[in-house]
Amino acid sequence: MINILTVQGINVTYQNQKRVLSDVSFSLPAGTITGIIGPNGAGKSTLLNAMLSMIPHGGYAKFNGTSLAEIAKKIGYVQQTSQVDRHFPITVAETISLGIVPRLKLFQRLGRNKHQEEIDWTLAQIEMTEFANRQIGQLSGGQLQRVMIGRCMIQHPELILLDEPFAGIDAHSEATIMRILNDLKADGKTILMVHHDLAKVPTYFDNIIIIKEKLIAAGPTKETFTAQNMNQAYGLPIVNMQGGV
Ligand SMILES: Nc1ncnc2c1ncn2[C@@H]1O[C@H](COP(=O)(O)OP(=O)(O)OP(=O)(O)O)[C@@H](O)[C@H]1O
Repeated sequence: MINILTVQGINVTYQNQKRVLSDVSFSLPAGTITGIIGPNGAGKSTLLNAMLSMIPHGGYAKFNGTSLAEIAKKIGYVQQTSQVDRHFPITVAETISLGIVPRLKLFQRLGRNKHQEEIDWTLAQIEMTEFANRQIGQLSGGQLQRVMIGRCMIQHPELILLDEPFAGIDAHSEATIMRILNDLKADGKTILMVHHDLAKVPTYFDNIIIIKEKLIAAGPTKETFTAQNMNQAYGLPIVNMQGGV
């Protein structure tokens, strides 16, 4: 398979502090789901932020040969829901509709019917049809995460980056989101997400990136999710890797 995402030599040092990421490089094929794993403070969120050029960094991330910053409209980024301003007065349907904006040219609009059709379809996909007019401040964590996935889907991104989408959500929301991500993968989209639950690694991911300030290992899950690599990252003797930890 041809690699479509290339991350080369990413370094990050926050102001006046020691280096948080050192020389992280990997590449990934299109149409796959990849998990970024590593202990707390390993630099997983920092890696996504550096790839998106949201923080000062060395090195680069390119998708199909172009830096991510230059093709921002083709990239869906689902940040941690803890970063979402729940007090902002906006409904579920309005939030999803914001995802259409990057697809449009200046002052362009989708026809009213087309716009509504896409929102209705997305609401159905995330199983939130009956919540369309609810304020986002009145949703559970899992519902809010599904809305954020909906806003990302409707953008039609080629590359999707998610920061801990399953943090603090219920099993039903997690299963719904995983179904959507697998559909997007089947459609050729490339998906990269920060993930914590090691037990799910063998079933969820085609590839994993293991980091702890530097790259410990990257590659297909079967070859990379090994006791030795996990021990290096987490400092624990973790057994029964492929069957769940
Ligand atoms: N804005 C910032 N300024 C200074 N240091 C930061 C900043 N953001 C993160 N850090 C530090 O950088 C390191 C990596 O943080 P990061 O959030 O990327 O780790 P993580 O692997 O995503 O952690 P977790 O699993 O706990 O979410 C940590 O030591 C953290 O304290």
